[in-house]
Amino acid sequence: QRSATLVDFSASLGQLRPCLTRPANSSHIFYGVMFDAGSTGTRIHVYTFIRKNPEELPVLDNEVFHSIKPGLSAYADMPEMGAYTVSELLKVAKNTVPRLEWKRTPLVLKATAGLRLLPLEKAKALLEQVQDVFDESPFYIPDDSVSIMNGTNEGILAWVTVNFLTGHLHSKTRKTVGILDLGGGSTQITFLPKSKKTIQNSPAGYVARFHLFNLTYELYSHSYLGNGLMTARLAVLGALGNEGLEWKVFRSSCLPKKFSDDWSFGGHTYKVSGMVDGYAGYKLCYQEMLKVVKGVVNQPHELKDTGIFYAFSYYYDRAVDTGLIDGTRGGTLEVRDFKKSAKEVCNKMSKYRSVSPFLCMDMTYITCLLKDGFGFKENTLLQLTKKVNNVETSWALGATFNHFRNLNIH
Ligand SMILES: Nc1ccn([C@@H]2O[C@H](COP(=O)(O)OP(=O)(O)O)[C@@H](O)[C@H]2O)c(=O)n1
Repeated sequence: QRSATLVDFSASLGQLRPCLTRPANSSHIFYGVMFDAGSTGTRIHVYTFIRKNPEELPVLDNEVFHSIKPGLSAYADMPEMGAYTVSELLKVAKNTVPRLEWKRTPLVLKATAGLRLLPLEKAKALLEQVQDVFDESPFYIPDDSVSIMNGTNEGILAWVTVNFLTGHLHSKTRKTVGILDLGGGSTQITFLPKSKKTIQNSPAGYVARFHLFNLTYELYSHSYLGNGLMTARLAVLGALGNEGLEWKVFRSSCLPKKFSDDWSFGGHTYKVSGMVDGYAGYKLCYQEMLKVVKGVVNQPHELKDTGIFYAFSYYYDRAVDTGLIDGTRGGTLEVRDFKKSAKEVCNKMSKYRSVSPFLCMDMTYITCLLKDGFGFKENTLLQLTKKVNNVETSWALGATFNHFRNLNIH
């Protein structure tokens, strides 16, 4: 049975367009606040919208963005401290939204892979503490304002954000772009298939139906929990599920041979090291990575002719770290550029060690995920993007739309 995730944006996004100019007259301005509680950090997005007149739908004017590290899951055993980090970020909202608007400005937090991976009671305790912070704040707290988002919606809402910001949702052509999001704990792929075969051959739950302007889009969308960049590090080191084995050293040929250190993720610390008496390098590392990806990641029937994919989050960060793209402007790459760069970094580990001892591991994982995971061709174009019109490419904007109109996700 295929899932029918239904996101009904009927008519509501029509005139929500990115807009860079301030209104000249006394147009009505209103705000939305979305927290992204990710596995590696917590972020706040404060969006300013303008409604020109009551009949018209609003335009997006501006975003204020702030982030802190580590994420909520690092506070699994001290939930009040986790909630404190949220209350610190809340100051950004108070400084951005005028006091008179506080009580009608919705405050929402959605947690992703970090909390999905925690034992349920620990995740619940964190969310309850955050709920208390929200309840004590002067903002408008909708029902279900603090929650763990499901992975499919994470992918769909990032797709909505990117296609909205790039103007694809407004054009009649139905041309859209796919998205690739690589977080710390999970990774998402979402695109609009051209061929019916892709839909028919998709595993159960990989197709999401979604309405927009009375049109139905059937998206291919999946979130792989445990295949984020940080959890992939754990998996390749054999440390996934071995949390708390403090005496054990986890080794991989993806790390510099003489490297040895403590590494923390999700509230646990691991001893990690290279193969002191063994070998390191791209080929061996890639072989290790195949075990993390093969049989786990589905290859959609069609990825050959789907047009361009927008890639962000860790895809972007690592492309910057290796000099593939400029840190502020981003750029267009081919899948093979990641492979070339991974080879260079892995075969000259000492040269890149100062950037990060994990750079070979990360670049090889990205290459392996794209090629042997999703099955992209070497010449598929990836648009590496952090911001479009000064707005973050993330699911957060798509998720904020939900709170202004009757955009129900079932
Ligand atoms: N608005 C955002 C959100 C995340 N990110 C990046 O996304 C990566 C990690 O995502 P995450 O911690 O939310 O991971 P998940 O919990 O989604 O797996 C980091 O590289 C962040 O810097 C970003 O660049 N901009």
